[in-house]
Amino acid sequence: MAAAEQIKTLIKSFGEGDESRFYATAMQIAASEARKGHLALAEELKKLIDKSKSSKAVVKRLPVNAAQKELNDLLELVSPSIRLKDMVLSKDIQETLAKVIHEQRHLDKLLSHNLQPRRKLLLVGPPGSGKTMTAHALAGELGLPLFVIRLDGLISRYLGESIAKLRLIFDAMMDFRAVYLFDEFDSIGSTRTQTQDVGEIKRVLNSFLLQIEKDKSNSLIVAATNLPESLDTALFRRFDDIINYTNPSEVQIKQIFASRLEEIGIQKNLDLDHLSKSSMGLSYAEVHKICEDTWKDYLLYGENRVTEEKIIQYIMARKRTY
Ligand SMILES: Nc1ncnc2c1ncn2[C@@H]1O[C@H](COP(=O)(O)OP(=O)(O)OP(=O)(O)O)[C@@H](O)[C@H]1O
Repeated sequence: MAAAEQIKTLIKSFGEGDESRFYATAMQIAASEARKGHLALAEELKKLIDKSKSSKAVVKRLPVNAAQKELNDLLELVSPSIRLKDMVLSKDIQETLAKVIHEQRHLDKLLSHNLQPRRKLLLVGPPGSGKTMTAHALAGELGLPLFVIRLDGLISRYLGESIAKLRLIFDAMMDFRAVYLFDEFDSIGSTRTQTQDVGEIKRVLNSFLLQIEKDKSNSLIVAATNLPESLDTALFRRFDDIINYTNPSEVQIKQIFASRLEEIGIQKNLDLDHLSKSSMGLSYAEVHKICEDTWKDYLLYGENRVTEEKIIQYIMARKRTY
């Protein structure tokens, strides 16, 4: 049996997220069991430690130090399964994203010629137009994890400390290549903020400008905003590409209806032109919700319930919520 002191150290290091101390203590326990002649138990412990280390390495290869726990509070880790083909995008956006992906896939070649691949993107557009989904798809295409940073949360939770927290995030970008999505970017980028924390927000913005300029990592930095008109103009030139998203066109809405209804398994002949025309002005997210409502009807009440009138009702209900 391991000494009580060792068990205490194990529990403490686990609680503090100090992995290296946790594993070192576990190895000491295995060694002392071996010295007592409990060779099978020692071997079993060593195997468990190796297995745990390697599975952690695959899931999360963040730097193992005291800052890791702090980082975990700031960054939400997502393992994206979305690809660009899952998105309905204009030709321009498709081409821009394809270029980013191509340059990222040839990172070494570009860097060896002192050329910086595109990796700092500002995504601008109304709610539900695919900004977040794009960050997921980029990560999915490049086989990278995605970290989501909610800047409004960062400022309100860490008032007075947000600059230090932001620096921690930029340090993580150096140590750990991933896609870092700064969601609700306008919460720091805005020149016309109404909150009382104006001073703090201005300092965070200046710190962001400095950090993004200095950043020499191989990570992708994606910032998303609904409010481009309120962004500080100094921000725009810090990005390699500014991508403008809009609500879907009639043709794009039709594409979503066609692919979603086919996926769901609805065979009926519905007038997709009529449905798409009626949905003009809705966002991608809202069109998806209409497809979901239709899917629920299909699952719960059968195909007879899936009618054009019903779908138009859903469309009108979404339009009334403006
Ligand atoms: N271009 C697109 N192609 C297909 N589906 C889309 C597209 N854009 C959005 N969607 C659908 O809408 C949902 C919401 O989109 P997303 O979260 O990317 O919007 P957003 O622009 O980030 O919105 P917000 O500004 O509110 O964060 C997605 O999960 C997806 O189902």
